[in-house]
Amino acid sequence: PKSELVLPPSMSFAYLTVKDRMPTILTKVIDTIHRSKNKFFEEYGEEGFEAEKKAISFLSKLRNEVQTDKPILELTDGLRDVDSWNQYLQRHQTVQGGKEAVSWFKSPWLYVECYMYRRIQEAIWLNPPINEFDVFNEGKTQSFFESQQATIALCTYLETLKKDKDGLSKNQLFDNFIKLLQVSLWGNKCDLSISAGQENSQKDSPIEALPNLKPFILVNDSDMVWAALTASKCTAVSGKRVDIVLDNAGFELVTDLVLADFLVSFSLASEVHFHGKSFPWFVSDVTAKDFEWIIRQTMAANHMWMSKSGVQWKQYLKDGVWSYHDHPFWTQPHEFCDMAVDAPDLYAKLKEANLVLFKGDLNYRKLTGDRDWDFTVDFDTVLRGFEPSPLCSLRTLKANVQVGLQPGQGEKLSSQEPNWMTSGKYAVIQFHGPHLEE
Ligand SMILES: O=P(O)(O)OC[C@@]1(O)O[C@H](CO)[C@@H](O)[C@@H]1O
Ligand SMILES: [Mn+2]
Repeated sequence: PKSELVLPPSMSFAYLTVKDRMPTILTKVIDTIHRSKNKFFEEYGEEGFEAEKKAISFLSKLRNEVQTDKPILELTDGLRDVDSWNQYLQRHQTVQGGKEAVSWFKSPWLYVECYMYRRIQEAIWLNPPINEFDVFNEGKTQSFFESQQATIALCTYLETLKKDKDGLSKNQLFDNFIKLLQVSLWGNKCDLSISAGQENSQKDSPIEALPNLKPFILVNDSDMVWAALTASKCTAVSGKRVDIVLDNAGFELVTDLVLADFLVSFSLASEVHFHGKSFPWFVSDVTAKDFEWIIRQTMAANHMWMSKSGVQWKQYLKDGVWSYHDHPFWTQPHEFCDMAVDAPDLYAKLKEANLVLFKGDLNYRKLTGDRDWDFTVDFDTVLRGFEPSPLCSLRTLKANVQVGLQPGQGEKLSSQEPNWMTSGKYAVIQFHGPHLEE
């Protein structure tokens, strides 16, 4: 594995992200706040004006730090995770031997990218009365509104299955599980309508799109996920619990809710615990507000099966069949192999689950420590002891780390499509768990 100190080669994806994409994201955040100035004034009067100005000056300073490779600074906003972040910074200062400051271009991409989103939160939090403003809200709600057709298709599909509940054979149950697992996987591309590059029309139904997308799944451990879910030991009186570590709001969240509804409706799980972020993160990640908003929106939909789904989802939350959690660990920079030490309470929680699904690319980078592993290293190896429960990553590739491939598979892809690891076109369903006896 790459040591923490390796400087990113000049054109690495990490380098381009820090050099170009992160400043661009900060510029968009500044623009969003600027465009909300009148709203702040209407809501808060003069204080709103002042807060908007101060937040923008905070973020402009942050952008300058990124662009000129300034040292990473301690956090000062007094939020509950400040100590954890500042200890992490000290850890890196020690690793880097104190000769050079920990800075944007000299420290691990995973760390500085997470740190940027935490500094955005600091800039907002320190400027009441706009300290609850979600700078990413627009994009998340837009993704939901743009995916209405696909959402209706999914809710209709699920309703049809439920109508025939008792008539479903074990094989049909398996087939539908596989389909909805893949719908949730591709939801991570945030846009299922991309029909895998083939020149056919935009599909309304995400289910119909699946056959076209299948060839782009590089690792498919679906059958092991099914085995973990249906293993007899899970039918203990306490029932089975599936945890979903969420990624993006909008359409991806719809696909996760539909999958969770399927699991409960067909008694594949008696409880689903959702894990979201405690503040706006990586532009599109789910916060509690996003979670509640999408349930409310679905309930209020003027399509019968969509609103029926929303009402059902609300009921699951009320009955405790579904629950939403947002532990601070998910918005810290730690690799998941650190969780047992840095967030033992969360690790203990995940151990209670029979299966944990990790959505998306950032979670994959944290599962693997974002190291420069060879493509053929086992997924089990890169987890480095992180195994609270049988787990599965549902990830579309958007960063240059990938393990568990067959010999030659990665090299072949690199020769055919140089950006196969970052285009979001390829995906994995990658499982790790105790090898169940057949
Ligand atoms: O976790 P997600 O939403 O699938 O992707 C997170 C992401 O957009 O952010 C990082 C690059 O900025 C990469 O990990 C990835 O591209
Ligand atoms: Mn995300």
